[in-house]
Amino acid sequence: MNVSVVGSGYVGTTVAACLADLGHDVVAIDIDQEIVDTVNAGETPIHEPGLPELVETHAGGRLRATTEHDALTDTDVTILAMQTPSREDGSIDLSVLKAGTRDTGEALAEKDGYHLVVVKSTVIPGMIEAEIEPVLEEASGKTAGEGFGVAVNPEFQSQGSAVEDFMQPDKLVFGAEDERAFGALHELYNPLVEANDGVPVVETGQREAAMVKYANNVFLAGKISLINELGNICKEFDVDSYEVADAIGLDERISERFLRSGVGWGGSCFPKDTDALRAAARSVDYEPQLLDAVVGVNDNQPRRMLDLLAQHVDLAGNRIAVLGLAFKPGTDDIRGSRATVAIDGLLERGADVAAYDPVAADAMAEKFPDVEYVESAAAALDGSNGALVLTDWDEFGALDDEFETMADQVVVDGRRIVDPREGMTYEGLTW
Ligand SMILES: NC(=O)C1=CN([C@@H]2O[C@H](COP(=O)(O)OP(=O)(O)OC[C@H]3O[C@@H](n4cnc5c(N)ncnc54)[C@H](O)[C@@H]3O)[C@@H](O)[C@H]2O)C=CC1
Ligand SMILES: O=C(O)[C@H]1O[C@H](OP(=O)(O)OP(=O)(O)OC[C@H]2O[C@@H](n3ccc(=O)[nH]c3=O)[C@H](O)[C@@H]2O)[C@H](O)[C@@H](O)[C@@H]1O
Repeated sequence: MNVSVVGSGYVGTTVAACLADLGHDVVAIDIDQEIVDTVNAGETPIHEPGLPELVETHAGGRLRATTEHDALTDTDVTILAMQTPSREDGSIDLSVLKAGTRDTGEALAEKDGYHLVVVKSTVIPGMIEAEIEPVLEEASGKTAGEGFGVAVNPEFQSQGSAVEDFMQPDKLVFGAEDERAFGALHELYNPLVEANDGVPVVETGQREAAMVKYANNVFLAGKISLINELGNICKEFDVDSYEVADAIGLDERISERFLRSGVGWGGSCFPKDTDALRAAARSVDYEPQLLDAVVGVNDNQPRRMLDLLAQHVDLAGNRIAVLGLAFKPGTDDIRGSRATVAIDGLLERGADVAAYDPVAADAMAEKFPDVEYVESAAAALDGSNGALVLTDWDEFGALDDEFETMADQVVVDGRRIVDPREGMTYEGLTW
């Protein structure tokens, strides 16, 4: 199939490269010239394991990039993968997606024959009919369901394992209102379904598909907040919450995944999607009490880390090592990272921060230019009066003698990654 992907960010680039690898001819369309040049040079605009190999293999062949939306007229399917960020009140800001949808619609005006527009961006149920389809109709001069189809196809890939998640999905969710749209989606995903024998394909309505995406994310965020609350209580009772989690995870109804307690969840989507669903609920006069608590527990975890550290070290005027800036290992993304909250709190309390991350320091330097960024965990620890561990990069688990160079060996671990040792004052956040 000939496929266009509008928006070549974290999701769009991965989807475009994977679909090219599955045998489709793909054009990635982005307004950012630098991204387009990078992809066409066979390189990746983002840090994502496995992606460089795919882009290098297919760029110039089955994968190309352009800033021209007209390129989509040569394709059968257009996937919209633009950002849907939060507004101040938590609701989603559709302006970028709508502008890109207009560009898409204008190009569609020139297209002969049926075309499927697939919304992969995360949007609240109802917004497709109310805000996206009308823009496509107006810009293209065509009618949805006739001149073109619209489908919702949420993406469940995680950063750091996006390629693997796309190529070996737990499920595919197709939301559409007519058979032609379902047919085109089946054709698009056929190579993936063939490669993943038995992968469930859920066919449902547009609204349900949109809600599945939010439900999936808030359920996982809620699971982590629940284990964090249990973990906080465990800590007070001198109970190792990881032993408790290992045991309850054996119950298949609970499952062992997403039971790692600590400093909490960040990222580009858990915070945005929980906020968006809370705002959507309030817009229809429903008070989302449990979702509010899920966010409340998460907001508190970095504060609890600072309080624990402050029990052992005077933060004002002392050097504190911050190990890990990315919101999770395997990515350079700092959106919603717990480290941003922790650094904010440390600076507020007058600490001198020495921060280290293997790939995310440049991004954090844009946010906190006055913090000292160092080249290794060892350099961050050297002379420090305390350390906070905020991302579970494997290399932090391998640290050993490096702790001996600290002025005061006080480590508060928010990810259960450091091995406590003799001479170290070690505090686990939830154990
Ligand atoms: N980041 C993730 O792992 C996941 C994100 N999502 C959802 O997917 C959507 C995209 O997220 P990300 O990839 O993280 O966003 P992103 O911000 O990394 O990428 C969006 C891209 O769209 C481009 N763009 C903006 N306007 C455009 C236009 N008019 N024409 C062409 N390109 C345009 C931007 O330049 C940018 O490169 C969001 O709705 C997000 O909630 C869903 C699953 C996973
Ligand atoms: O919509 C999205 O963008 C994506 O959001 C998450 O993926 P992602 O945010 O990339 O990463 P996760 O592995 O889910 O981790 C999110 C946060 O939860 C934290 N986490 C995760 C698991 C756990 O047990 N404990 C825990 O604190 C991580 O450290 C991280 O800060 C979902 O897992 C994806 O399915 C979804 O597609």
